[in-house]
Amino acid sequence: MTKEIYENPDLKKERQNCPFNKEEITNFLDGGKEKTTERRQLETYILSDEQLKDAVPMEYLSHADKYAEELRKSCLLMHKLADSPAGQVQTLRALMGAGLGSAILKEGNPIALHYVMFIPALMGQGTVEQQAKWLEKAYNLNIIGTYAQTELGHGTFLRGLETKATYDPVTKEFVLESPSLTAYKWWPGSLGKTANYAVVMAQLYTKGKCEGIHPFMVQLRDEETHEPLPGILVGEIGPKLGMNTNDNGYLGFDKVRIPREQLLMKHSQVLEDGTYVKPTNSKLSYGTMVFVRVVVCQDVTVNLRKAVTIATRYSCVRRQSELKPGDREPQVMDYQAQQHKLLPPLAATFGFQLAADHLWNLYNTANNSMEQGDMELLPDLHGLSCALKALCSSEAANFVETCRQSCGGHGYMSCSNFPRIYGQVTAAITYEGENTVLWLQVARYLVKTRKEKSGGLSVKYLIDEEKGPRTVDTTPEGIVKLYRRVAVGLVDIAIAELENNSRKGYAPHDAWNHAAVHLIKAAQAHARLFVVESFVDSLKGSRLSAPVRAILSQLCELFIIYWILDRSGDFFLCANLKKEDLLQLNSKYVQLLAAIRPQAVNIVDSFDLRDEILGSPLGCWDGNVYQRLFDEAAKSPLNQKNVHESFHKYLKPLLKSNL
Ligand SMILES: CCCCCCCC/C=C\CCCCCCC/C=C/C(=O)SCCNC(=O)CCNC(=O)[C@H](O)C(C)(C)COP(=O)(O)OP(=O)(O)OC[C@H]1O[C@@H](n2cnc3c(N)ncnc32)[C@H](O)[C@@H]1OP(=O)(O)O
Ligand SMILES: Cc1cc2nc3c(=O)[nH]c(=O)nc-3n(C[C@H](O)[C@H](O)[C@H](O)COP(=O)(O)OP(=O)(O)OC[C@H]3O[C@@H](n4cnc5c(N)ncnc54)[C@H](O)[C@@H]3O)c2cc1C
Repeated sequence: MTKEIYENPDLKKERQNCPFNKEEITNFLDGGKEKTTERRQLETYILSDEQLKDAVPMEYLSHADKYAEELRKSCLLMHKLADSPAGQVQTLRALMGAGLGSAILKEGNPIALHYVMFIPALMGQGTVEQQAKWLEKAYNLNIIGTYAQTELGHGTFLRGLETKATYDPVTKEFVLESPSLTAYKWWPGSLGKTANYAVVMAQLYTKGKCEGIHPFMVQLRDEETHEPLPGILVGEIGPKLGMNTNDNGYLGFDKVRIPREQLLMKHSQVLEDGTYVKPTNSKLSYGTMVFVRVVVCQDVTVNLRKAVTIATRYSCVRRQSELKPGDREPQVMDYQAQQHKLLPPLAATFGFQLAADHLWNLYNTANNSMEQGDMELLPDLHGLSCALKALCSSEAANFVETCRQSCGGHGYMSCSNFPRIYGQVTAAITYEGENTVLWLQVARYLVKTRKEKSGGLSVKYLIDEEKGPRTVDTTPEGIVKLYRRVAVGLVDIAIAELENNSRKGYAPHDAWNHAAVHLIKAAQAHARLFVVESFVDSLKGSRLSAPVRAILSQLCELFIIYWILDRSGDFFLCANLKKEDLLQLNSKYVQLLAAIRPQAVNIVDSFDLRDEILGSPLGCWDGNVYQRLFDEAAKSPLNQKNVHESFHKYLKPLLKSNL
């Protein structure tokens, strides 16, 4: 006898008569049918393992127990990975990021940094010989590493890092020192308790001269006992807003000697006599950060997909208030206000992914040419990776919070999974380059391009400005032109501000600081243009069935109009937008909300996120929200007895005290 599967009647209705093939969207997002099959196989393989399930929700464990539990699962996962059904890189991505991995390692993977930064640093910064020495050990997990750059006193300003690595030509060693408290490394993930090696960024001194920051391979702990090696002062920094089992740590050096060969020497070298050999580009040692900025764009997008799926399903199950007097309470999704909260982030998940895919392609192309010694694409890669990392993380964090609010009180429960998702996405605003700082890097590139009439592909529009009539065309292609005009216009306003500041007598750095508001706005407009252009162009260039193309085109239109309405001032200022145009866009926007609304559940279903990955009673496929919330409450330790012992200790005496 087959067991009948419960499905909330409202969700069942939402799923009836879907006009498009959900599987086609799933394949489109996965990058092909085979990729979907591989992903599903991997998910089934991992999620069917009982040992990877939690006995109690993580929230109820102590800080130390959470770490131990996540480490247990992380190590088990690595054992399973050895004979996993999918390809290595795809598997690692799934396990380290916001997808499958988050279903198992809810508070953060203690060995994530090993794969996300340590191995990439070895690959990007190590010579062939150095890779031969350490990469295999790293891949086999004989050693576990992290990336130790940020210090207590400096994260952003890399030239201000204090950790010193002084070359001693007599012993052919570097001596690592932390000259002050603020020189302690502070923040690296996995550093607190897990890693026994690190790529450490330190100021390189040789022949009495500082040559700037360089990467060094340093052993931190004994490979057998895991005790810190002499001169290594290491520990964990304590609880954070989220990602609490990533064991972010601190690290100090008291005259630690390492062989010369442990300077990662792919780009610059120190010869035995202490002679320094410069890299072809001084920023090549920043390459590991560029890689992570690129992958973070994809990761925050997966997190946003999770949040939107939870909020959308819940909003179709939840009934509240009265729409028509006397009628049954409507699904909250039927309120236009709710659609305005949820459909833009839903659409954004597609825009961000398509833009992140473009960036990933640029990363690979640029990396290949840099391997051949050609640095031409580096400025564009740096500009675009900063722009997209900053835009995707900040927008996703705002959208995740909107999704949480859209679920009312239940969205505030830990078990809704919104706090964790938010904790992860908002961290990406800060790590790998604080967003404001990255916006200013982007602005620097835009201003330079505009003034010098030279720059890479992503900023070509600042050089070859479009001529022709400046009418407002509200087709998607016409809207892209509006975004372009805004980006050019805001760059020009920022340049005018810089020139104005110079005329006032400001020195260049002061002129820059006093133009920061305009510079940041220009950088954001540039990033938005890139996402909008990627969204429109990718749909044009892809082979999709008519029904899938129709729904994705509606989402695209909704999204690109949403951003205009959100920042209409910029469009009035720079794109010749008139009141009538705005009103027309407004009515188009609300029409699109109504047109997309009936397919909202089908679209989030096509993300194909398993319940374990969503991790929320509000977002489960079956929509059995209330029963699941009750089941979660039953897990609270406070519900294990009717009367808690603290009643007798504290409350009863108070009740009896006649205050
Ligand atoms: C193999 C398996 C793969 C598995 C994948 C798994 C996928 C899972 C995905 C996600 C999981 C999430 C896990 C989370 C992990 C979080 C880990 C976090 C780590 C960190 O945070 S590490 C520390 C990061 N720190 C920073 O980012 C510091 C920020 N600061 C800087 O980058 C720089 O100091 C600066 C850019 C702010 C400025 O530098 P500087 O003062 O030296 O330079 P300027 O004078 O301003 O500019 C000079 C010149 O250089 C150019 N420049 C600057 N940076 C770069 C660069 N990176 N590349 C190229 N060029 C650069 C700049 O444009 C200037 O050029 P011009 O002179 O104008 O020509
Ligand atoms: C969850 C998490 C994980 C991390 N993992 C790692 C890791 O694995 N390895 C590692 O090395 N580091 C790691 N970090 C550190 C991270 O990279 C830094 O925190 C980040 O680069 C920001 O630097 P900061 O903390 O020094 O901020 P600060 O630079 O001190 O920023 C403080 C404020 O000053 C502003 N500001 C700073 N400079 C400028 C400027 N030039 N112009 C205008 N405004 C400015 C910023 O915008 C911000 O508002 C992690 C951080 C977090 C939160």
